[in-house]
Amino acid sequence: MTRRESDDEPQAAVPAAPPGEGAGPTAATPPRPVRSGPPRRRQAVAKAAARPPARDQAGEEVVAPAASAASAPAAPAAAPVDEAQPAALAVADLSFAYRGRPVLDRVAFRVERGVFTALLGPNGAGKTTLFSLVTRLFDAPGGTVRILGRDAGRDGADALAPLGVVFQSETLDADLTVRQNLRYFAALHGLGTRTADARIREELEAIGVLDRIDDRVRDLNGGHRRRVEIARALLHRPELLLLDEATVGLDVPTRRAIVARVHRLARERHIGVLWTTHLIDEVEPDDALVVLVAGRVVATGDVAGVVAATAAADLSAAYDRLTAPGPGRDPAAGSNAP
Ligand SMILES: Nc1ncnc2c1ncn2[C@@H]1O[C@H](COP(=O)(O)OP(=O)(O)OP(=O)(O)O)[C@@H](O)[C@H]1O
Repeated sequence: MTRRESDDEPQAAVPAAPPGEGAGPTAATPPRPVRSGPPRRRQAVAKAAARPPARDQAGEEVVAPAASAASAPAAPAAAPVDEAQPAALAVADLSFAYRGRPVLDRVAFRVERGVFTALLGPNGAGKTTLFSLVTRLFDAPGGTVRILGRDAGRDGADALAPLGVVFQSETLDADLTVRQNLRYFAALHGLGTRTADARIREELEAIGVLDRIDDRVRDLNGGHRRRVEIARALLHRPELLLLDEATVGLDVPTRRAIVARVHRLARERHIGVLWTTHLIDEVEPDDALVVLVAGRVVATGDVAGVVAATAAADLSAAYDRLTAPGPGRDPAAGSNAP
């Protein structure tokens, strides 16, 4: 389906991505991941995320056994998952290597619509690489990325059309004004001038930077530039929003405001959000989690479920357990292979 929202201009294709440097799937066997959540979400997550690996999993157990039912905290009320609908994002069996050095090993998870999913992982876990594969900056040599049911590898621009992206590094043109930057992006997505201008005002106002619309980007502070990037990512009304460490370098109040805004976006617009971070305090109790460590998904599910499954007191302790150094953490090493 061609997603044309223009009132008076032709749709432009989403810019083509340069090829990546994948070198094929990794050989190491991953530790058995934690998957948890209230039954409906667990089923939905497990269905796609637990696609069987190519061979038996005989890897080490990476977390303590799940807490008993009596001691486990009550699961938060999760948004019901409509299993008849495709996930906003479904990643399956995704592996990647840089010049022969594996950094992602059969990664699998889902992002549901209306749900803020935090992709948590320490430095070097592979979050940005995963992000680059999902956005097709790199070619995925193995595995699949489905956006609203469409295969990103096979369906190209059509699959990527419902995607809004905020990259870790800034991508605004500093010499242009906020309005010019956003108009340019709107044109790339085929939005007509009137529609574009109305949405630009709407999104800038919603995120609190409308008063800077005619300022050059180089005159904005880091927090305002991030807000403009988020506004820009929303102009074409994406159904899946990806943000890679979107709050890096921002002060705490600005960080909190942006995190709160993106949580509201997921709920109010019913879009899937994938938010990569290594900051636990950006996670809210109703969020879904994907924990990535050394290129492997070691836990998926809702916050309470992951905490319970690691027998930890809270998410911070659960994250410490899941990311604690241990054998087999480097997918290049293959040290936990059977
Ligand atoms: N272009 C590259 N060439 C070779 N190795 C790379 C390249 N980019 C990343 N890596 C390596 O791949 C691994 C994963 O890096 P990546 O940036 O994806 O992790 P990350 O979780 O996003 O880390 P951070 O939180 O520090 O941004 C790291 O070991 C990194 O050194």
